[in-house]
Amino acid sequence: MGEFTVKSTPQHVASGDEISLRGLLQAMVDTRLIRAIDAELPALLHRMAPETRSEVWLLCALVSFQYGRGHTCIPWETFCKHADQLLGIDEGALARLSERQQKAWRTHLRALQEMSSAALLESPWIAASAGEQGVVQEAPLTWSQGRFYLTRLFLAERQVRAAVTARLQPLAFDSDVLQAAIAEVFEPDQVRVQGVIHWQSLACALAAQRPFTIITGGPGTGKTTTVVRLLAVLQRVRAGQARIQLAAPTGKAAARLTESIRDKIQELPDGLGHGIPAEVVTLHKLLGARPHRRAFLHNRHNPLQVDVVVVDEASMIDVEMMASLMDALPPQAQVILLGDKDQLASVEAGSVLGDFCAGAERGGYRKETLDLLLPYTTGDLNAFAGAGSDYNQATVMLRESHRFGADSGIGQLAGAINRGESVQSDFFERFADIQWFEGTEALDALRKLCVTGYASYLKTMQTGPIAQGASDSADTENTVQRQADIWAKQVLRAHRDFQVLVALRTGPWGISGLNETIADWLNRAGLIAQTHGWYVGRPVIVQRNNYALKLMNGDIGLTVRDPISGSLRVVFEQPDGQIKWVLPSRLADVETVYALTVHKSQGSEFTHTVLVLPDAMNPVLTRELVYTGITRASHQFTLVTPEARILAQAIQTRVIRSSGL
Ligand SMILES: Nc1ncnc2c1ncn2[C@@H]1O[C@H](COP(=O)(O)OP(=O)(O)OP(=O)(O)O)[C@@H](O)[C@H]1O
Repeated sequence: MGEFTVKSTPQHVASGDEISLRGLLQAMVDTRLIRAIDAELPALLHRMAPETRSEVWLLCALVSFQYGRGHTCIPWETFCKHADQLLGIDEGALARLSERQQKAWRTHLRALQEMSSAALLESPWIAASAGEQGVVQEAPLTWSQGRFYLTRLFLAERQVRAAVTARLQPLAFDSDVLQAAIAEVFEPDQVRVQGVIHWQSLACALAAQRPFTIITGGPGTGKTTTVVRLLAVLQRVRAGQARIQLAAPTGKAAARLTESIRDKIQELPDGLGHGIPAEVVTLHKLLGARPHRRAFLHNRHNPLQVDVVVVDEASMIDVEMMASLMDALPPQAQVILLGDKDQLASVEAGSVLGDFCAGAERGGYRKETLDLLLPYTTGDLNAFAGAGSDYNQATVMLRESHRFGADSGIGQLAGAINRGESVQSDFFERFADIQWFEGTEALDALRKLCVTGYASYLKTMQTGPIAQGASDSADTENTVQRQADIWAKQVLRAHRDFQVLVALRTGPWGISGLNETIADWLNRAGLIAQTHGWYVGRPVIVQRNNYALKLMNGDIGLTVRDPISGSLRVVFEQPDGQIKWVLPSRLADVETVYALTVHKSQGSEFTHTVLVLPDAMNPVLTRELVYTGITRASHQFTLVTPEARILAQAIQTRVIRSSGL
């Protein structure tokens, strides 16, 4: 907190044994209970508009703190009754403060809880929202529908709501034309089984008729398959004229989807792939992100030239990104979101897909939605009728996994965890594709897994490119580069065979500890020559968007010896499949990634995924985290837990994010 002169300080000043609020907030920053910005924000606002009530200072710090934890707002009633639970600052966490500081926290918190919202609204820092349309007063905090927001977040939520509401009216369609188009892309014997609801074709039917649709489903339920067929349907009913854009929140997800969409287009009946783009771009690229600028190039004043936008891996979209996307779309553009609602939400604030999909299992279809669906199924939709939210009317949930059948441990385990069932070791013994190492055997098992698992790409790397003949020198140069690219791609693909995922950043079972430990194991096994600095085989993850190099936060590259120059390079696969060769010295914000956080793994898939949970409970260990970790595995999943009980505790802990969507 910088030095400054204040006209007046909060009423609650240190006197005798008491601790001032500012002193307390600083102590909470020092003990990492809150972020420095949370304590600085009220001090900064005070300079611009003096506020003397300590309760408002605390409220401001806590709204900021909750934003940092992914919540868009503080629901006031819940806060007044269950602040500890809402904030996650319980007795255990408070133990980091001295007894006097803990007492001061309790006193300040109680004083805030006892304030009425009306009294808080007297502060120059807080404006009451003027509803869904009205102009928001220029105050840093907003009060709306019983919640306190940072105004920026309130505006983002309001914009998302407004854009979705504006897209609730169905589009006019000739149902015969739509039915014919759907029949063309789906195998008729699948869709028309009497009395069976074929959710994939219903998703197409709903999405073709609605300007805004959500298609959600677990791993392998056919989201990508469905969306490619849907796009073929849309082109059919729009005479091939629809301008379609495909996007994903991260570069990794965009790259993976580009690959699977290309395959799925090939599977379409002849001629139906026309007009479906094969490239998936990042949302940042779609919206026109610019270096050092918060605002995107595209917005309501400079909208995207599109008719249909599909965003996959939508669980990773935060509320501000969603608002920016909706702002950049022309009013008539159709929006289709795809994603698994049960996965972890974005690291940033909001859980847009989760909020949209609340109640999606039940369907909750009102009559007007049933009317849109019934012509397209012979199944009985009565069980899915109801009085669901507006979002429910725009949502179809795919319910059958085509990748993981009844004999798949990965599918069964993901389902059980999702339902909150307690899973014991005998569960793992029933299936060949899942295993669990726990307790004292955990560390040694992990070592063996890593040495075998990471040997795959490290050995592919050692073979080097395969030389093929070329006719002249220019041709030779191109051929050598092409061979190097093919080899780099093989190495990068082999790297996806195996990945260790962790929950935490710090500690021996977090990123920092395990990266060192695994490097040491691989070094001892003779697979890498050194464990620090740049060396052949070092996998790295980009930590911050690098617009100059066109590398995005979360991109993973591998350090190889460039077969042409003989020096070290880091290779990355771009979303369009091209290989980028980067000098290590140009990569400032990267970190070794033998262990990857589950958060950063979203949108990626690995043949064999190993999820390592730490030996003590931590607030980030949740059901959603475990589920997301398991569903990154395509063929083999291994759980490693030095403390078996942590799994059960994590499954019982849910991510609940406050939002007003
Ligand atoms: N109706 C279907 N009948 C048979 N196989 C299907 C059907 N739909 C999808 N599949 C197959 O199931 C597998 C998973 O499909 P897809 O990749 O579309 O699912 P997804 O939900 O996008 O998966 P994820 O997001 O987990 O990668 C693919 O091999 C696909 O060909």
